[in-house]
Amino acid sequence: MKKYYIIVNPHSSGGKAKEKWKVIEKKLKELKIDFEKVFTSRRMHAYSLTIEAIKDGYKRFLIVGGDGTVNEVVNGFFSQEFEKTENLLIGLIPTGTGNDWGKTVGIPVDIYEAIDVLKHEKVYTQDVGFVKYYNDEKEEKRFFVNIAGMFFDAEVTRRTNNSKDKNKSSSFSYLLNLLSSLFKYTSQNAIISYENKSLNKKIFSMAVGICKYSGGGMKMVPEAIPDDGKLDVTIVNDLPKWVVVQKIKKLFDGSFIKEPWVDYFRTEKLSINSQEKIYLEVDGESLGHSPFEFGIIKKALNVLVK
Ligand SMILES: Nc1ncnc2c1ncn2[C@@H]1O[C@H](COP(=O)(O)OP(=O)(O)OP(=O)(O)O)[C@@H](O)[C@H]1O
Repeated sequence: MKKYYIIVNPHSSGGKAKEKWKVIEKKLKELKIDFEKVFTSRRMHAYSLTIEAIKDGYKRFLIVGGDGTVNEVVNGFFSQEFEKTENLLIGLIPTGTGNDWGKTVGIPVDIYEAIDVLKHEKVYTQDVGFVKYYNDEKEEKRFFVNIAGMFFDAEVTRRTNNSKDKNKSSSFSYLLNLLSSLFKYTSQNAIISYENKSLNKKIFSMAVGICKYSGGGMKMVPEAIPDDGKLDVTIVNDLPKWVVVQKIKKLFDGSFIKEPWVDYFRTEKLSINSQEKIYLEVDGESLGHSPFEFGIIKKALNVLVK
């Protein structure tokens, strides 16, 4: 068996990853890194490949792709019973569009620097979030390493993913879709319950984070600490749309959470109920709808970092 099991998503970054892989493969061979490689050919393929590889005895996974591929592999880790997750390891050579997860935990965006990480094998162990949600009438569960977004954020992500599927995307896609859908979107009512508290609010957007960044570099959950055992929650309450445009810079540096229309708190568990369906994205992947139940597994994922 080889040392690393590498999963390459050739579709990441609108298909640009295919060319990037050639460069990465050359460099890995130069460094005499021992690996087996497989390309994904469809959505959730990385998930089933991961489970099969763990069954075969692999413990070290390297992803060449974006946050969506990382999410599928992590869901493979936590959905199998062949190996304890504490013995598994994940690394990333980012070839995605947003590459938001690695910004918090310390994975270089530059592919050469990301390959250098393999030389030192420094490991950081972070928390893993999970959310129970619905797909039509069926309850489903998804683990996440970065951020889960709902309300306006899920709508912008859905539009961004549609343009990704047509290979029309860039790191600015989220921002462009945010601006173009802003005036069409209406805030929704929901009941948020956590730690014996209950908030009944009209919400514009919401994020539940293990890490800080989403949307291609926006600090949506600016105070998140990935190994503190807590979910950080940002709620943007209903507000005039022109305020969003006016404060857009504050989304990038995270200072928007100090505004009076934002609630920010930490919790281990959270549930969201609503009359209307509220949509969900997790690590940039568009999923189902409310009701939602969030939880966390403390210090559960070993990550190769710089
Ligand atoms: N061969 C393939 N063809 C089409 N889609 C694929 C293929 N392999 C994987 N996918 C899907 O591509 C989607 C996007 O992948 P990924 O998140 O890795 O890249 P990205 O969207 O460019 O990056 P980021 O999430 O960091 O912005 C995932 O939903 C994944 O399941």
